[in-house]
Amino acid sequence: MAAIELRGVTKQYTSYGFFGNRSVTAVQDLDLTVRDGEIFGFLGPNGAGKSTTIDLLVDYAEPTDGSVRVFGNDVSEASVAARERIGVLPDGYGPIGERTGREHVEFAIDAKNADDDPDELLERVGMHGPDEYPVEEYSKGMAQRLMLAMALAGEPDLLILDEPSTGLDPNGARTMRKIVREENARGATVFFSSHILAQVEAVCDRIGILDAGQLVAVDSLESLRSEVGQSAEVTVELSTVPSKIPARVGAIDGVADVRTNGTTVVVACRNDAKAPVIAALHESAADVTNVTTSETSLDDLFESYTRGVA
Ligand SMILES: Nc1ncnc2c1ncn2[C@@H]1O[C@H](COP(=O)(O)OP(=O)(O)OP(=O)(O)O)[C@@H](O)[C@H]1O
Repeated sequence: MAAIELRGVTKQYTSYGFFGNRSVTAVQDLDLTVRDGEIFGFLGPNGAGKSTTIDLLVDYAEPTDGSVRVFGNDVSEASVAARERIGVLPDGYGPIGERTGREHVEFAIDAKNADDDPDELLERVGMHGPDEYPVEEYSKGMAQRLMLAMALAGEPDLLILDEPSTGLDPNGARTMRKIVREENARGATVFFSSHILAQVEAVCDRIGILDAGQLVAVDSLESLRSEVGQSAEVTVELSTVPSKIPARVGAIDGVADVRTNGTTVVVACRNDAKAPVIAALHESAADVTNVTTSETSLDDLFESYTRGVA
């Protein structure tokens, strides 16, 4: 059984204001399967819809359309027992108030009907010591470590981490990655969202790339790496860009993306498509003034799939 199954999921937010209503489609027609036992990295630029997807997974938000299932259960109808199988580190919510870190962890353990030792959880995230003073005095990184300890309560079968590295120093980020691996080795599925590729590549089995609410790639890291190995970028400067050029170059076998910027045409393609691309541009009505080619890095690949802030 899949750990996570999204089918045709759309989420639209509508805000009603004095000057009119505004509607945003945060996620559109999303189909996504996360297998039981994998570490899945969920990537995308700011505003791509990652947190919205997580809100849908944990039933903080309701889909406008489509179905959201976790371990086969529709999340809106999931029983308390099914919800207890999920541990969540949300983005943008921290612990608040005068209670101590230890009390927060105890609360999380009780809420899960679990019998973890709070000190062990605090020790795992490197928070033993500061756990005895009020969380309102915590730094951002300390609060993030505490939220991680709370997410681990009850040995969840699914761990959902939204931007888990936020506020963490390098030691904290390393601890977080170690915990992700340990939890996965214990049998947990991990759904890990981030906009930083380097953070997920160290731990994830597969990654999905979300852009403007749509899934634009899902693959194992190895496949993406081999794609990177085979892919290239051709940058051609022309005296002018004839209107038919993007479509003509885009139709060449092996071309993944064609972008124009002024009189520059940038083509992402397989290595073996470089020569036909350059030939097609030479055959155009414009003069070619410069040609450069380069291999595409993993970051470039991410960039070619995404378009910046949605
Ligand atoms: N509660 C809300 N009401 C209205 N619009 C919202 C709400 N939550 C998110 N959005 C909009 O939905 C879109 C997706 O936002 P979301 O927070 O899911 O993106 P994200 O990928 O998590 O971004 P980031 O990496 O910046 O955290 C954005 O356009 C955002 O403005």
